[in-house]
Amino acid sequence: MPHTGLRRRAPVARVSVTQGSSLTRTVWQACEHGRVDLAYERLADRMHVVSLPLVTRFRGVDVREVALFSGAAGWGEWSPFLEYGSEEAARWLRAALEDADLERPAAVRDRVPVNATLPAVAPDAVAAVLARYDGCRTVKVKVAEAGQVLADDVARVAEVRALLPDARIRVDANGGWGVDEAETAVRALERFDLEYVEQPCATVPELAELRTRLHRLAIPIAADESVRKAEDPLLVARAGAADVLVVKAQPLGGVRAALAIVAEAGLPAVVSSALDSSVGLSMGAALAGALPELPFDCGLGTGALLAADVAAPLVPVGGSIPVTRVVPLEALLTANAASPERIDAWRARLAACLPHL
Ligand SMILES: O=C(O)CCC(=O)c1ccccc1C(=O)O
Ligand SMILES: [Mg+2]
Repeated sequence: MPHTGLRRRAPVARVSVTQGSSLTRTVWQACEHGRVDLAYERLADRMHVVSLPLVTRFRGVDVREVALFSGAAGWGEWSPFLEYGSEEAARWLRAALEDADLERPAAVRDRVPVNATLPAVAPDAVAAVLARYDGCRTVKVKVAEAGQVLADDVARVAEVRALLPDARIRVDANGGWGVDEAETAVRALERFDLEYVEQPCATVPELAELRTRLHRLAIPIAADESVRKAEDPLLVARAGAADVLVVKAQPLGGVRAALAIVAEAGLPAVVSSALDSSVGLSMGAALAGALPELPFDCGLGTGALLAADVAAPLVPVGGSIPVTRVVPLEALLTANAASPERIDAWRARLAACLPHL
């Protein structure tokens, strides 16, 4: 694990934080002062819903539905997964409206190095997926997929290591392992030299227990769902249950909220996408661009998994993406427009989320 420099990092000290930082509140007060218009009719009018096919199945879907809002500052993406309820989806909506209506925080870099994201495909499909990520030196491999076994994960990671002997390899289990299973899996995958293991187990106590057990292996743990789906996104840091935070702008309620969480957590952060269109990826790039420190390649290369997009795709070139606004092309919004039934479904979703803002 030569790349992360995390071995010597002491476990995070207790950080005292209250739910919802003052920074987040300050930003969201912009709504109350009329800078973000929350009237349903006007929001529905400026919402464009598209349906973007994927090049390979990911998270159990072949098509990604995404809603986009135009606003005073640019375009914002609202793309909570279809199974999410209104309360959770409302946080994603906050992020979209903030990004559309308010200027983005100042960036300290103009490009963001990104990782290749490899879905849980068979070994013989690995090379073709990786070929879509130009110049990426880091690969995140999905593991612990439902319906697969550890041998599938080992074969997939082995194939990546064989193809890219110098790559940094991280794995993401999306909370799919219990503690014992995770320990067994990490020991089986360790020989491929892992940068870190992302969300190996579902809960914070499990992550903490695994972290203790993995200490001797010196493989860091990154928390993703324990940040973005948690009632308190800082709990995992306070509990000393992770070495790295994965932060996503939409689920955390926006770029500013995510910046505040990283600052308060005091852990290194990796910015990642939620399989966004290029508009959402540009919001992720704005977050990554504004972070004072960016020690890891970010999971913002997923534009390469889309077979269609709303603009010239924000895909990795030379292993990085630019920090820039993305403006959808009218022709692509039209060509990829969702069906009238699906647009109605997203309008209903919008109406259901507004009371939760
Ligand atoms: O982090 C990456 O490499 C890409 C983004 C990614 O993996 C992802 C995309 C959509 C939903 C969940 C996840 C995840 O990190 O678990
Ligand atoms: Mg993840």
